Amino acid sequence: MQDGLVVNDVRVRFGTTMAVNDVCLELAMGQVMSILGPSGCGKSTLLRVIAGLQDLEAGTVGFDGQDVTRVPTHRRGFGLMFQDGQLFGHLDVGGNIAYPLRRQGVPSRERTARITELLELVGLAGYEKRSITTLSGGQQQRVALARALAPRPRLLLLDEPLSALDRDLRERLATDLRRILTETGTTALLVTHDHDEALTVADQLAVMLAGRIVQHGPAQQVWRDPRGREVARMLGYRTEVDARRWSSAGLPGANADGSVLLRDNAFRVSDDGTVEGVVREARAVSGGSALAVELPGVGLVPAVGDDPSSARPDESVRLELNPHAITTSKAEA
Ligand SMILES: Nc1ncnc2c1ncn2[C@@H]1O[C@H](COP(=O)(O)OP(=O)(O)OP(=O)(O)O)[C@@H](O)[C@H]1O
Repeated sequence: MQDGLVVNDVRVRFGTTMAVNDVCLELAMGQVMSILGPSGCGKSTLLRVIAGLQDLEAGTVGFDGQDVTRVPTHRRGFGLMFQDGQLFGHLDVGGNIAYPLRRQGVPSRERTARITELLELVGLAGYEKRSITTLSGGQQQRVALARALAPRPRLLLLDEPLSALDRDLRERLATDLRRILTETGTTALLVTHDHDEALTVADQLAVMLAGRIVQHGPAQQVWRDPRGREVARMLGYRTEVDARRWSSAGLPGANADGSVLLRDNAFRVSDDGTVEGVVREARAVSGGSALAVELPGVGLVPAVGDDPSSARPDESVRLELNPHAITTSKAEA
């Protein structure tokens, strides 16, 4: 068995629901993997199996060459962090981070030094004496991360750790989380339904649908080349266009049949654009405008404009295609 995490043919059933269906996964030491999937696909259940919090019907979980399937949670040496940090409200920040260290019998002076180091790492230097109740949601998640990292877990399991935060904060924390995991060389598995978060944080990406891992590999590879329509949708290709219509409008990149799948930035408004269409919807967004444009013979496609007033409904615009923001999917048999 290899060094890192090895999940082999794991199956979990709740009544007639097959929550986890013959899942196999491998994660090498020091790597970070995101499991990306929609609500109810079984990703939390899989994480709970790996943590030892969920009984399984079949399969094994191995770590560092050892079969840990029957090893109790507290003996696995894994760390856990959830959406709502589950901090102890009666302890201050330092007390929360000290908690797992006390349980490990780490002497007081070492504990203090480790808390200082961890608070620096998560961007909360000097917060030792702050009451948990006075912290913002983002700060609480930073403390939860520090607490999860305190005992130097062999594997860190993160279940939607940023989901409860608003978008800006989520983006910032995802970047910080990536840096922190890399700096500490932590092997980690993150479960999320947010493709941006999955990509920001991880080296490896596994896409889970209806209890199964349907595609996995280096994150950038899965991102560039999603297999099938459902995976593509999960990765943010939200618009589907018939491939023949696409090609007959002179647009490149489609196979003879099937569909072309587009991200929201598949087209950009540009005077030099090669196709022309009519704006049907326009919305100001932080980086400019988000449009729905009707292309003759193709249908509605998403586009972005450089500034919030780049186009208004019923105006004609020229669009330039971003070939990196499209993919294709074969016709269903
Ligand atoms: N304890 C349980 N008893 C019965 N059914 C359960 C239990 N836990 C999960 N399920 C079911 O198993 C399936 C997978 O649930 P799970 O929580 O793992 O999904 P998820 O992908 O993590 O979803 P979410 O992102 O909404 O948390 C769902 O259909 C869910 O209703």
